[in-house]
Amino acid sequence: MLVLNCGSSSVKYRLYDKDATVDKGLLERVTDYDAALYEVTARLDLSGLGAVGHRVVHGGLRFTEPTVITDEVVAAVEGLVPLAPLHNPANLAGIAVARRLLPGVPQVAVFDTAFHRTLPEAAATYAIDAAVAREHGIHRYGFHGTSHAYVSRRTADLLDRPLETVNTITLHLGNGASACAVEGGRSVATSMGLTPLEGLVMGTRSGDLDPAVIFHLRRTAGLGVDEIDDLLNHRSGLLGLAGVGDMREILSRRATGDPAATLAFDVYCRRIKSYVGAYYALLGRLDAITFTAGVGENAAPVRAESLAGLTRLGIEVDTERNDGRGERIISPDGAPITVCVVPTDEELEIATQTRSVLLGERQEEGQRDQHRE
Ligand SMILES: Nc1ncnc2c1ncn2[C@@H]1O[C@H](COP(=O)(O)OP(=O)(O)O)[C@@H](O)[C@H]1O
Ligand SMILES: CC(=O)OP(=O)(O)O
Ligand SMILES: [Mg+2]
Repeated sequence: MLVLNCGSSSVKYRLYDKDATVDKGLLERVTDYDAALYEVTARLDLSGLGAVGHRVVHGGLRFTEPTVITDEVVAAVEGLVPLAPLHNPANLAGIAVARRLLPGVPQVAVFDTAFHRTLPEAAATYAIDAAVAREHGIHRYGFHGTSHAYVSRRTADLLDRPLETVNTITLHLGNGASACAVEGGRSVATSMGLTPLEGLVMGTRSGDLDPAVIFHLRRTAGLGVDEIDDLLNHRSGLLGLAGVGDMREILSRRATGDPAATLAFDVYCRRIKSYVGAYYALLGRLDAITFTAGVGENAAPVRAESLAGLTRLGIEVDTERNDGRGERIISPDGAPITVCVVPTDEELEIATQTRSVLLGERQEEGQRDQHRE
């Protein structure tokens, strides 16, 4: 099985032989997705390929399960481009090239939004005119679902408890970043919304702000809507605050006392802390907090600062464990809430979901054949 994760600026791929990874790679700063994907497929030995699994970021209200790709599915994903303009076009490029190069190989779309189909209505609803919201699909969809699903499952394993009994806050801190409250394996709150712009501070995205900022920039600064979109998606977050979107650079500049990098770090961590508090309250009982993705897995100062001063809430980070590496618990023994680091594996989760859809299809076909006989 080939898994393609075509992101907003990169292509990640993974080739599996059953559960074993036989090849993988990453192309960064991709602008021409067709060329990048031809390069990827030329590198790989794809003889005997049984399936291709694709990450698709926005599945709207329709796609709540991984889905076998047809022309009609492609058209529906194209219809969702306005809701994920940075992501769905890249995902579609991957699908188009793979279908062209690998005709006859079943292809499956695994949606970032699908894991959040369990959001309670009150979590998914924005407090605006209900008729307007309905007409225009204004709804909290949530993203990074394959990551939150994978990481919350691994967290239950680390706690050595059944997933159904564990309440976790998962913090996916990559280029894009989102928080999720997972109750017994089900997403019940998440910080990204209609699009992947809401919520936490990100590399280049602002996350939460007063919506009136947009009116103000339009009316007072005279910016066009597309310019504001570009400002908030591409020139904000860490980049907007400190001139660089990469947390590694923020950390090294902060260590030398750089004021802009220090402020960017503080804004970033404070936002995480306020989501942790909010989701703790929503869950009522919290068992674990788990950090994942590039920043969450690697930036010890971000983990320490985001959870600093919460001992009275049962949340504590052990300095030595925090400085370690790999999948692990970083809270002290006996702490009421277990704090974990779990490297995410979106490609493995996509492979697992792709396989389960295709097995389900084959079983259904088998049953239909039996019926006919
Ligand atoms: N060693 C590190 N220390 C701090 N931050 C890191 C480190 N390694 C990676 N990062 C951060 O992780 C980000 C990328 O995260 P990743 O999950 O790979 O992103 P995405 O998949 O969304 O492109 C980088 O922009 C960088 O800020
Ligand atoms: C949905 C999203 O923000 O994805 P990424 O982090 O890959 O940009
Ligand atoms: Mg990512």
